[in-house]
Amino acid sequence: MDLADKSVTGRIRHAPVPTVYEPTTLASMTPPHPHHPQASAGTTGKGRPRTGGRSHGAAARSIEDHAGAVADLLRRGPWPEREAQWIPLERATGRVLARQVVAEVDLPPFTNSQMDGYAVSAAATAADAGATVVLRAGAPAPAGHVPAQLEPGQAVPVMTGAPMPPGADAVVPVEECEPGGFQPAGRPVRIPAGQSAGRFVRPAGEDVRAGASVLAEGTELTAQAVGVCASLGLREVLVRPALRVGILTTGDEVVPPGAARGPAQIFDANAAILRAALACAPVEVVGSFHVPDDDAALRSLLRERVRAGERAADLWVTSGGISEGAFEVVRKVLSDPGAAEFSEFLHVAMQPGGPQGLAMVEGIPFVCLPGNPVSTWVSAEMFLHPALNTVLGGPPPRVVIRVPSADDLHPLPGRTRVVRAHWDGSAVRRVGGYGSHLLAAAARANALIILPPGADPVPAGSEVAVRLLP
Ligand SMILES: Nc1nc2c(c(=O)[nH]1)N[C@H]1C(S)=C(S)[C@@H](COP(=O)(O)OP(=O)(O)OC[C@H]3O[C@@H](n4cnc5c(N)ncnc54)[C@H](O)[C@@H]3O)O[C@H]1N2
Ligand code: MOO
Repeated sequence: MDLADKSVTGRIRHAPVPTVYEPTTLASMTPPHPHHPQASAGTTGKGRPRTGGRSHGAAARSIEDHAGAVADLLRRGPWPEREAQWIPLERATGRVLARQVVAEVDLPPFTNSQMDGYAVSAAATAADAGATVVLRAGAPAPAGHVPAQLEPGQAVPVMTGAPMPPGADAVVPVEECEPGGFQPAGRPVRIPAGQSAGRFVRPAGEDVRAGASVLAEGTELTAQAVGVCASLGLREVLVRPALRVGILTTGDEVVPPGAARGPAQIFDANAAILRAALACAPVEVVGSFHVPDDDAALRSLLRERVRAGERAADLWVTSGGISEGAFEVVRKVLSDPGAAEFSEFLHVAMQPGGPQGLAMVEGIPFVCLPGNPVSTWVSAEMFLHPALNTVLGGPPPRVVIRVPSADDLHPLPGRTRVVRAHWDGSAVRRVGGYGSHLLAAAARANALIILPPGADPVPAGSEVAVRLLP
């Protein structure tokens, strides 16, 4: 690839994206090679990391501590200051209530039948002798209609969900009566004797009493929760603001899926991974961007987008460019106190996902994940997911179970291994190898085995902690 090709790489853009790289800017950047470490230092006019650079030799941070640090960073960003918003119920799934929901009506709103059957007065079915009593069918009471009064000696055909006829206090399923099937009005119906009052009757207010708090503030709006809001007649709910997220991928080698790909290039997996990983949370992805390994390009993106007013993100999630290479664009730029008021690039005692970074740029948090696709995904799962749960109130925490592993497992000294696995309800099996590039194998996983540090293999049959994925 020559320099002209490289300038094309520099214009990779993922939609939606503003114009970040002007060809003229690129042309002026290309000589000297922008990836040469010296050229890079020359471009910035500053040397290697000053603030928050890699803490070489420092002990690796624990997974829990780093998840906590991500949550703390989020809390210090603009999101907690954003106002709650009213949104239509049909767009509320996955959002989190900013205010409790108080019922204005009873649920059920009226006493109704739980079965298709005959509404009767239980007292009228008392019998001195015999197993049945004979009543006369009344006019049917369908759902959605106000029924007539139950007359003495009557059994009123009542449908599931129909209001109970006044005077009736029990429902006898039609299949328990004779003859089978509903009888025309006036015809005799044989009903099993001794019905108890309340049988198959759903009293008004049994589920919810008008005036009661039905859903607490902070409740994630699941299918059931939006269902109960709808049952209460609500068309809108007041929810916590969605977290506005900017996604940033990096690397000269990365091109968008389907774009022309050079012989040393790969398609971008991480933008898709991050977008999907965030989809379970009350998050709005406000832009997905890509920069090559070019400090000036990232600086220019930060200048244009971090304070982009209405379009600004509350959080940036980046992938790649943070480890020990010569062209680590994210680490180099964000380690500059002129670009970021806070940054730290460190190792977490976890594999995959060891290299990690955090930064604050003009008050906006940056969570910097490692570039290997499995590392990006596992990092999002282990750090972003819990932080979103802690700070935003959703998505719900993952379930962790302890079950025997079907395979031998190979821990690492000093680092927790996050092993891609498949849980079928009775056994957990490892899928694919341990490498952080093995994304196709990871796609078969529905669980992660959290394997603590260790020196010796863990034999099959040993109990392991398994984090279940949705
Ligand atoms: N000397 C050292 N080298 C490396 C270390 C280390 O500790 N010392 N750590 C390794 C580990 S572990 C990881 S993970 C990676 C993390 O590196 P970066 O975050 O700087 O990521 P890159 O170098 O930019 O990329 C790593 C890898 O991932 C591919 N990649 C990057 N972006 C994408 C994307 N959007 N879609 C698909 N694939 C992507 C990239 O081509 C590289 O293969 O560092 C190790 N090295
Ligand atoms: O820690 Mo890296 O994330 O193994 O690939």
